[in-house]
Amino acid sequence: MPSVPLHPPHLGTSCGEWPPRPSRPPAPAHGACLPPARPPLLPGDRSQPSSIEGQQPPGPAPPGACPGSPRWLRPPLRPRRARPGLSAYLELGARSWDKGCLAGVALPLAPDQQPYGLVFDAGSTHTSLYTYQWRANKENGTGIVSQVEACSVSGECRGLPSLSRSLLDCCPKLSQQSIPAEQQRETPTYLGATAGMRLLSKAEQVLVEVSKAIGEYPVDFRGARILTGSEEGSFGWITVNYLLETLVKKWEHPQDIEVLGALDLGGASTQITFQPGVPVEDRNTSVFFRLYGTNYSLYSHSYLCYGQSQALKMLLAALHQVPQGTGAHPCYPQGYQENITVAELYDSPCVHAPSSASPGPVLTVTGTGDPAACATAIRSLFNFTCRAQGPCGFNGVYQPPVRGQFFAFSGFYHSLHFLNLTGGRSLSLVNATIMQICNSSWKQELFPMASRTQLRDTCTASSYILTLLLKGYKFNITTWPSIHFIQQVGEYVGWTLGYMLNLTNMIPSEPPTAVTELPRSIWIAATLLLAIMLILIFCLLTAMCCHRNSLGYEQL
Ligand SMILES: Nc1ncnc2c1ncn2[C@@H]1O[C@H](COP(=O)(O)OP(=O)(O)OP(=O)(O)O)[C@@H](O)[C@H]1O
Repeated sequence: MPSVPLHPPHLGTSCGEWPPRPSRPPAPAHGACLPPARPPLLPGDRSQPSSIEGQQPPGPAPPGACPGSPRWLRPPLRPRRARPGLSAYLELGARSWDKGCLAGVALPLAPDQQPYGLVFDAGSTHTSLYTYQWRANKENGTGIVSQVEACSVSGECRGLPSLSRSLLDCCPKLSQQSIPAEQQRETPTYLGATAGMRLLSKAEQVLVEVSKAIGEYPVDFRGARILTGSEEGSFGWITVNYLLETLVKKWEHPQDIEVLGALDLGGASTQITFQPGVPVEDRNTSVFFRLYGTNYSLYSHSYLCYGQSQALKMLLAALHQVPQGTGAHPCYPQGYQENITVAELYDSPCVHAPSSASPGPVLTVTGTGDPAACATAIRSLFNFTCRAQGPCGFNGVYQPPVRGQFFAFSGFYHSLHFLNLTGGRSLSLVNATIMQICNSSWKQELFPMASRTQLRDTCTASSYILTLLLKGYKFNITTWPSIHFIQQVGEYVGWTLGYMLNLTNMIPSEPPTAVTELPRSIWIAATLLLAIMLILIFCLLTAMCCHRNSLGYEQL
């Protein structure tokens, strides 16, 4: 069995350690799903009600803040060259969209100013604030967008008002340097909430609160909304292809350039978005874009509850519900032991508590480090049977065969990076390494820098990722090398940049009109020629005038 040296534990980014996740507060186990429609939250918020994915499980989530300490993800980046555009047009599937929600807004531009934009990413496991900066009217009418700051607090989006406050208190300190004071008030600011909020029964109330909190800050706050799974996947896809400049290259060389697919593993949901080689047969999973004059027909689907944290929770609950369940966990390292309450076990809407479960008792979970049993337990979370209507991913959701290159980010990257498996490793090596780690016993001293939770979950998370990619999304040994596990392409890869580009009209549906600029030498030659012609005309006129005068004298 090949042995792979483990990477030093991944500690987030250069700016600090990924803090151990705070344990969730206990919660009741029943309740309603997020209402399928919601009114506009703010006068400026023209967002459309979010449609909820099919797997929306019932169950309330507990209210309550989960404050975390602000930290920088990384130092400011130097702006990098990229190619945004002028306006956006985006049509997601055959759903009826309020164009106002996606049609974008014009940015207040002054010729000498570089506008900024802020996007809050309210995720299920953390909340971040990204600051973007761009210049308009560069390079054939397109501009340049770059991420200048990112800061984050760990904590679930259910505690958003307090998280947003701490983010805004923290981030503007840096922003004071990067966003000039006179521009702050006109800096468009958006908040997008993802799967964690889709699962939250009190999501609307939280968004109203957070809108109030952000509204007190001197920024142009344009609203908070919950992204649908399809939007989350689509904006991630736009970010990837924007950063790689494939959208503009495709416009310039349609035949030679292939767009990339996007694989996103969040805490509460996972998204797959790609351009299939066949027409998408299911309207619910089809997405259309027209970007830079090119039509894109994509497949996109988001699986709610199949994000990393929620999947691990579902697994723990499934193991607890096995008849005569002893608390043995085959994916936890041998020798690991922890006590959890039943309330903790069932505090998520993704996990259905048996009617007999009372919240009080404490369970002892013991790691057995059994890779085969672990793989079997993880597979039991999925239904891999396809219905008659065609190829599928899992749980009966239609999915055409994967095609082309993919960027896999967020949880996909973090979990595999911890095992040093992100640099184009072969499937057999990935398999062998995961097998090895799943077979190991609890030795925290081997990974002194890693958190206890990180060590406990390494086998589960990596095995889950492998099952999701191979059995769920149907990659195989041939298509495995087309998955590139990345965190950044100059900028952080996630849905926020795509969201920002769309809402600020930065990607045109039609190609920007080329500005035909004459080379400097031609300008000089033309100016000289004109000057010579003017001098010649002047000389000619003077000569004619003198000639006439001399004729006049002769007549006299
Ligand atoms: N720097 C990091 N180091 C280790 N693990 C991380 C890091 N950042 C995120 N993760 C883990 O990766 C997974 C996805 O994280 P991400 O921040 O993308 O989710 P999210 O946006 O909160 O979730 P969702 O989009 O589903 O609401 C989570 O399980 C999280 O714990």
